[in-house]
Amino acid sequence: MITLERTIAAIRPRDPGAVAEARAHQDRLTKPRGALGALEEVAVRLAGAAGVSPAPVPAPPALAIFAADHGVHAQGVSPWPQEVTQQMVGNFLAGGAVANAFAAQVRATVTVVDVGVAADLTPAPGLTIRKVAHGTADLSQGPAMTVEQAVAALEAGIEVARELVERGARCLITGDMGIANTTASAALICAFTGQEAAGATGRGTGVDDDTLARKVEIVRRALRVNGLDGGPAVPAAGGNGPEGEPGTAPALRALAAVGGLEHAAIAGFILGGAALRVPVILDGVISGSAALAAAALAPDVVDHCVAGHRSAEPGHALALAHLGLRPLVELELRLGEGTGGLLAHPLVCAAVRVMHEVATFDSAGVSEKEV
Ligand SMILES: O=C(O)c1ccc[n+]([C@@H]2O[C@H](COP(=O)([O-])O)[C@@H](O)[C@H]2O)c1
Ligand SMILES: Cc1cc2nc[nH]c2cc1C
Repeated sequence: MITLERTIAAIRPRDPGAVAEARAHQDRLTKPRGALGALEEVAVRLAGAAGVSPAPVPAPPALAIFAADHGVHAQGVSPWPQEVTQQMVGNFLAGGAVANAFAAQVRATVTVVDVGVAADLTPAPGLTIRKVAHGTADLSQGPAMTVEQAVAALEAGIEVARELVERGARCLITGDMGIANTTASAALICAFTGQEAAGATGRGTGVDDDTLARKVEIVRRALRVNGLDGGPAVPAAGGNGPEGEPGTAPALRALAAVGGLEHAAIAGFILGGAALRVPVILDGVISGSAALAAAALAPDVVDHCVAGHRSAEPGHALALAHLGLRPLVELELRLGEGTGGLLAHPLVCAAVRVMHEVATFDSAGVSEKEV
């Protein structure tokens, strides 16, 4: 818990001076004002997060794929067998997954983290074993995790972020692998935004209409059973609650009740990057739902995040809207693994590189617009 508390305490909001300087600099560059659209906001956002304008170019990037299993799989919410989680970990380590191809394209390192795979994995290069449990309990019957397990997974994510930054990473990209984790993601999105299950639950890896209807019912039951159907879980206001409980307690309870171990670890990874002022590119719906938990623990963490893409899973749009994040890429991806985050990395770098390399009207002797 000390690691989590210290990490939350270290997270700073965006620096308004750096934001103002970045905006003013954008407007002096040799292009019509606003011509780089959403990329201008990315450059400004990263300057605010770094506390300096221009922000450092966010490279080299490091992808962490957090893998875990889910007790709710027993409810038939995924068409895939649970062992695919473990088998895909093997595929990542062998370099054979889509995430490996996309990582090679952007020269990102790939670290796979076992925070909760049901099977015991053999140590291998590229695999970090931080197993908190052999999967979660079934969230539709009661809490998926204890708060202690959620904190252990959060702290595993924080430590992975620190290790990757110590090894030279200047941009962190979130990734996940966990059969049935879109059910937990939908439940987290409902818990943290107050949205209804039907709007937040999607087809995941491709369930049919009957299974989708059952999945919505499972998400509803999870929220009811865990006492999370009464509006959004209150974000931490800082300080202690009425009975002396820490301000983070409701968020931790919600995360533990309906999250997965990879969601908790990704939330920690995001917090860890933000505490070190290293930007974090978020992937799909699993990362988006984990970011909601991170933001409920430390609201300023959002200033350090970029939404890499918007996945086809309907809850993802709800999560991003709640976080106030605009996705850079929309390609109807629904794979996870960090693939959407990896695709966005060159866009984020390009947005920042403009600030370092493009001439100003003054320096290039280009005339400005006539009034
Ligand atoms: O990233 C996304 O938005 C996304 C959307 C749908 C599915 N996935 C991936 O598919 C797996 C979970 O799907 P499911 O149907 O088993 O819940 C898990 O390994 C995720 O990485 C990921
Ligand atoms: C094959 C497969 C690959 C994945 N990658 C992320 N989630 C996945 C789910 C499946 C089923």
